[in-house]
Amino acid sequence: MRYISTRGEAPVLAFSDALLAGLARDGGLYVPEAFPALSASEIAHFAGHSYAEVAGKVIAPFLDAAFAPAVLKPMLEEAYASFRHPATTPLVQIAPNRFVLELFHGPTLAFKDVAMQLLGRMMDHVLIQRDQRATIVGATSGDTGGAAIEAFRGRERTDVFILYPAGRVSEVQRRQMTSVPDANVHAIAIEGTFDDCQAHVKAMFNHHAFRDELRLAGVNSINWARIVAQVVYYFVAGAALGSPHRPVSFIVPTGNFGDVLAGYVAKRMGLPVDRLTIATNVNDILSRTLATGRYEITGVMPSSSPSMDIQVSSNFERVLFDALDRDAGALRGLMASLAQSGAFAPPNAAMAAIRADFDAGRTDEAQTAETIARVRRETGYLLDPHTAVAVSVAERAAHDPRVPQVVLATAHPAKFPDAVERACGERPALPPHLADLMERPERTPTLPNDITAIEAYITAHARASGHTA
Ligand SMILES: Cc1ncc(COP(=O)(O)O)c(C=O)c1O
Ligand SMILES: N[C@@H](CCOP(=O)(O)O)C(=O)O
Repeated sequence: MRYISTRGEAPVLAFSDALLAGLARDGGLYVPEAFPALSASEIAHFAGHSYAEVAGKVIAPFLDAAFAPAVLKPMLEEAYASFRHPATTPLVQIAPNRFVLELFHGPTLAFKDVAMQLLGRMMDHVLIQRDQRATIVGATSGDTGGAAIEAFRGRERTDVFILYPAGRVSEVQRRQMTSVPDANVHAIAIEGTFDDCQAHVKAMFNHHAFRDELRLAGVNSINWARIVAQVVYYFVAGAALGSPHRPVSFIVPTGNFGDVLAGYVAKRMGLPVDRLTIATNVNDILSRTLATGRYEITGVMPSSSPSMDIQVSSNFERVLFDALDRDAGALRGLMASLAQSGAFAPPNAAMAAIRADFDAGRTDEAQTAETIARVRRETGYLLDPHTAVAVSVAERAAHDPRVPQVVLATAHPAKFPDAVERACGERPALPPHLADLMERPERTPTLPNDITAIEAYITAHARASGHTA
């Protein structure tokens, strides 16, 4: 499989190169030249197999020779052995034909672990093969950072620098990043929003001298490997509920569009997905885009689901590219409009293509809290605020009652104890491996919202560990 940039002006790469590249050199995102297809009998065969086994089948067509089966299999087994549930991503029924897909049984209690535990191992493997090192830069609204730090801590060939918006992540999320003592990981508070952090990460990739000197690599969902790893759980859930013989709908709490994009890829690969619903909080750029046909950035509002407090939804570019029939020139035009005026309006045909695959809904703060309290009262199930946003959208979505609705549960409620307690009066406890998190010492510099200061900090610290080219 080869990978092309959505902007059409970067080198075509093999998987291992795309894995290490992060953002394409033309500012675009790498996508596979074509989507591999899985047959109905292959999908039927997934039911009853372990998560790692299904992952092997789903991921293999995207890889290159660096990941022969003898390499991939133990990597997957190790990655998913770090999960605390034997099913890795279990389904729990919360209403007739409505399920939550629990993606939070990994080390940092968020769905990011599913991909990051694999990505850490994959990158290490390629860097060892090539005898190279890399400097990973990432932006987080709370969960990617902790998962990346956990997956890469202590790895000899990588330094990791995570930018997070100061004061806009939960205390548990912050401490998961700042209390890790390993010298190769750095959590940096930025006086800005997640969108600012993500813009700085992209600016570093677009600053080619800096990028090359530090051998930058990315672990955000700009990295295609993140998306591929997330495709797996759509197949696992679909097969458990009767696919390929039965269609399934997914409702996905959405911010940077990586998770719901993975569902779209699963559908393109042959999973019978009925509806894919984007669920946003009050930062509703995606639900507005679906409703109005205009993608328009407004200010970010802090919410009780902070990991979704995002306006610039990176991966929307990948779906847009397909909706534009992969016309990179047209995509560059829309992105130039976004950079100049903070908005763009895709052509009608592209919007029709997007609406054929996706629905969208928005949940406000009061609805989020009401959903947490009501679902707890009526079913005993405790939702985290991000999952509650999606459950509320699922409850209001027009859908065929014969088709199972699967809501992706993206975080454990204990990551957001204040919001959960405000909603239902109950304070969820952290699992035993994090029981002393609040007592662990923290280390985190605060930097101004300024790319020069950020690059200077990273250069100084990456050089200190000898990571420059
Ligand atoms: C808990 C949680 N839910 C949902 C999301 C949104 O996922 P995505 O950015 O892939 O759309 C995030 C952040 O990515 C998150 O951390
Ligand atoms: N919600 C994310 C934001 C970054 O998303 P990513 O999927 O591109 O890494 C977070 O928790 O950091």
